[in-house]
Order: sequence, then C-alpha cells, then structure tokens
Amino acid sequence: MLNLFGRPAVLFLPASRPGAIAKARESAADLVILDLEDAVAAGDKESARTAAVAALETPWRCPVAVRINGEGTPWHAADLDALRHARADLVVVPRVEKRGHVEEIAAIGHLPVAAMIETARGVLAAADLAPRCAALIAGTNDLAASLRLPAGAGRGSLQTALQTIVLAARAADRPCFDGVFNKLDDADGFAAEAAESRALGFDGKTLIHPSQIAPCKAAFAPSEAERARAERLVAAASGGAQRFEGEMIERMHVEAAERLLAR
Ligand SMILES: CC(C)(COP(=O)(O)OP(=O)(O)OC[C@H]1O[C@@H](n2cnc3c(N)ncnc32)[C@H](O)[C@@H]1OP(=O)(O)O)[C@@H](O)C(=O)NCCC(=O)NCCSC(=O)C[C@H](O)C(=O)O
Ligand SMILES: [Mg+2]
Repeated sequence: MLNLFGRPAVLFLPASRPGAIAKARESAADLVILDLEDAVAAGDKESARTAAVAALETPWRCPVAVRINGEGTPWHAADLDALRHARADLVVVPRVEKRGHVEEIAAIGHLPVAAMIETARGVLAAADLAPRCAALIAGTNDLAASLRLPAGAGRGSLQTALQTIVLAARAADRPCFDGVFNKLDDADGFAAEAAESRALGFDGKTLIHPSQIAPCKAAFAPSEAERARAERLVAAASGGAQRFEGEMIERMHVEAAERLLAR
C-alpha cells in the first residue's frame, strides 16, 4: 500500500495546464494530484486526460495521483480506462459515498484509491470507506455546498464533518488530508488554517498553488519548542505516571513524543 503519512503538502493542478505541470514537477510538493475534474473545463476534458497520461510517462520526484471525474459524468469511464495502463501512483475519486464505488475503481485501475469526502453522505460513510482507501481527502468546497452552508459561513460549520473524517482515517490507520484554502493572496489566512488542520489531526492539506507548499510544510512540521520538549520528555520518562515540567505524563505521552521525534 502506498504510504502517504509524512507527506503534508498535496498539490492539485489542472492537467489541462502544461505550465502548471512543469511547475509542479519542479516543486517541493509531497504528492501531486493531476486534476481531470472540477479544475478542467468541459471542453478540455479529453486533452487534459491525454496530458495527464503523458505527464506520468516521465518520472517525478514525488508520488503522482490523478483525480478522475465522478461516477455519472460523461468522462468517468474514459478516465478509468486511461488509468488502466497509466503510471499513476494513486487515483483520487471525487464525492465518494459508498464502499462499493471504491472497490470497483480499485479493481479496474489496479491502483490505490484516495476517496474525497465531499458530501453529507460521504461524511456519514467515512468510517466504512477508510479501510478500503489509501487516504481520505476532505473536499471542503463541495462539502460546504452539500451542507447548504451560507457563503462565508467559515470552517466552524465544518468542524463535525472534518473531525468525522479524521476519526474515520485514524480508526483505519489511514492518512487524511484537509481541504483547500481558496484565498490565493492571503498568506496569514493560509497559515492559520493549516495550523488548524494540524490541530484537528490531519496529516496534511490539499493545496491549489505552489506558493502554499512551503507554508504548508512549515505548519505541519513540529516547532523547535515542540521538538525540544519531546526530547526532554523522552529523556525524563521513567515508566508510569510522573510529574514532568508541572504536568502529569504517562506512557501515551512518551509514545507521542517519540513519534514526533521520529518525524
Ligand atoms: C487558482 C489558479 C487558477 C490561479 O492561476 P493563475 O492566476 O494563473 O496563477 P499564477 O499566475 O499565480 O501562476 C503562476 C505560475 O504558477 C503556476 N501554477 C499556478 N497554480 C499552480 C498549481 N496548482 N500547480 C502548479 N503550478 C501552478 C502557473 O501555471 C504559472 O506558471 P506558468 O504557467 O509557467 O506561467 C491556479 O493556481 C490553479 O489552477 N490552481 C489549481 C486549481 C485546481 O487544481 N483545482 C482543483 C482542486 S481544488 C478542489 O477541487 C477542491 C475540492 O474538490 C473541494 O470540493 O473542495
Ligand atoms: Mg470537490
């Protein structure tokens, strides 16, 4: 199974944009998703598919996924067909709601599947989907639409959905990635949202522009203070419950510190 833990910066780009493919190839993204779905206009679907398959022919520095068009669209079958022999590492499936859908696609494409959770039904099915997937990805734009949130409602209204996705992923020991931040020129807003993604338990965030890669990696990397505290905690650990810098620590705190240091 493709291991996507420790790969926080997940860059989406329209497969219809050759310039973006070239930029992504040179970028420090941890996972690249060549999009055939919402980023690509209806008239460009065929050429985007051809471009994605061609882009997969030359090696990349990181794993590369293709997001196909959803079930029920005129492009779904041809996208799947193209992936049969393409050199993708992963197929990203939008608006997944049923376990059977993931199993069917995995069988056809012989590829690991990342399910996008983007509807109310998808959120409620997340625990059933996660064990069949290589990862879960929150599709927060579609999710806001599916939940009929008013424009500008903000992430507060998505908290239960986001936490359900994290719970489902953790229960199945799968990585999960938060949705995209749409405001391209709002660096502070991006940093705040990426910090929140990490605090919620996500393993990374999906991105829409190369300028978001470095801030995303910074947000998901443990800070120097966290690292130093983890080192002190591991060094001080004696087994059972004990006092450490004014707080009680037990086994799970030591394990968490060890995990942080391993990253
Ligand atoms: C949002 C954009 C359309 C903005 O494009 P543009 O205004 O052209 O950006 P820049 O002028 O800043 O571009 C400068 C160069 O950088 C390249 N670039 C831009 N974006 C990317 C990218 N994502 N990856 C790689 N390279 C990128 C441009 O090509 C320029 O280089 P050059 O061509 O040489 O001049 C654009 O950023 C964009 O298309 N972003 C990705 C959109 C996307 O993939 N959307 C789908 C995923 S989001 C989604 O669907 C969410 C989910 O489903 C949900 O429901 O929430
Ligand atoms: Mg979407």
